[in-house]
Amino acid sequence: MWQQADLDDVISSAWAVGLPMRTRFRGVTLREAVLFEGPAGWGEFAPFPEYGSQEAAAWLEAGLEAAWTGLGQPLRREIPVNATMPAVGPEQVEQVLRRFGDPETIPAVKVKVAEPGVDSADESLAQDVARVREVRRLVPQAGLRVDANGGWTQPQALRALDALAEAAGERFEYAEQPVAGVEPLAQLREELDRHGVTVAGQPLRIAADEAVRKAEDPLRVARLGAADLIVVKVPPLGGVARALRIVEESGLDAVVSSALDTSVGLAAGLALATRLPELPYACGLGTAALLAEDVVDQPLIPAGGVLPVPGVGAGEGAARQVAGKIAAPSPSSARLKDHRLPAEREAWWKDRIREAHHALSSEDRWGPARI
Ligand SMILES: O=C(O)CCC(=O)C1=CC=C[C@@H](O)[C@@H]1C(=O)O
Ligand SMILES: [Mg+2]
Repeated sequence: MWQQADLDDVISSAWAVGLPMRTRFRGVTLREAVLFEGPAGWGEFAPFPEYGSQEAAAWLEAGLEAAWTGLGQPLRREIPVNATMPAVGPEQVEQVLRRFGDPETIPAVKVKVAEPGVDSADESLAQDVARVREVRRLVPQAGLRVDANGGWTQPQALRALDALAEAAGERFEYAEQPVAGVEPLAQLREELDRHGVTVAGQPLRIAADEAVRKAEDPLRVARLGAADLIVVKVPPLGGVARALRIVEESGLDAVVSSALDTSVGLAAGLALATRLPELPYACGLGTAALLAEDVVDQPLIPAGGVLPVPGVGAGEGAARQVAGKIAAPSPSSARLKDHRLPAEREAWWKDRIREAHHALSSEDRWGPARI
């Protein structure tokens, strides 16, 4: 529980770093994060700069869980991970794919679509289709998914998903947050059905991301039947334990995804993935491959389509048994120093921690109805 952590201890062990991205992703070119150490290991606090203190409080809760409570016991030793394709032109697709290991071993690719700032909806869709086609050409064995981050209107989503289902073919797994909100997702599912947008004869599956992680009530999606599956991210959901409960109560399939974390934060995502009873999809936890620098000497970059769960070894005797506790890798002090943010910016981050901590302490954040 986050109450075990003393705010002064958190602040005094905290390092604020800025890690350059290889490719711009969700508008980010320098990923900023705070790392701190507690009795159970290292934790991370990296809410995007535009988030307010209520939203940031969940991220702090997750970081404190990792550092003060620990990440728990594993069920699996390694996790299949998808490649994540930013909104790049087709000429860059191959180079990005290669960062996620041998392309032949990649189990799935998530392709960003509906990138903000493109001149027209027609132009945007043409670029998305070209990106998806190129991914399919290069990794025909991989599952494909698209993520629009709620960037389409209802009619745009219908049109785009029809075209993208055609471009992606039979291995199209799902569309993530095609429109914003919960009700609009539910409506879109009905519309897609009515218009017969299918994959291998089945209705195209819809995943909810922002509709879970930014919602007051993360279970509304499930209650309204707004999605076939949910994307779960440890930091915005307030930690591994809470994310596990949300998945269980939703009764839906879940895909664990990163929040563009450093390798320290990714360990918590791997903890969630290894603790889920079912893991029907490859997880979006390969994003250290999008960072040009990391805080640990051996970043969690996928190889052979999987990531190992850090700290977990083979059990003695039974070869298939997993043993040990999940442990985030420790940052190297040289890397923390190399990437440390200027003093003024670090002070800004420490203030954010204080504000997020205040938000955590001053509110009964997750009442029984909200988990
Ligand atoms: O799911 C993945 O493959 C990688 C993670 C990812 O796409 C995201 C991480 C962080 C911020 C988000 O904009 C984005 C997402 O929307 O899922
Ligand atoms: Mg998403």
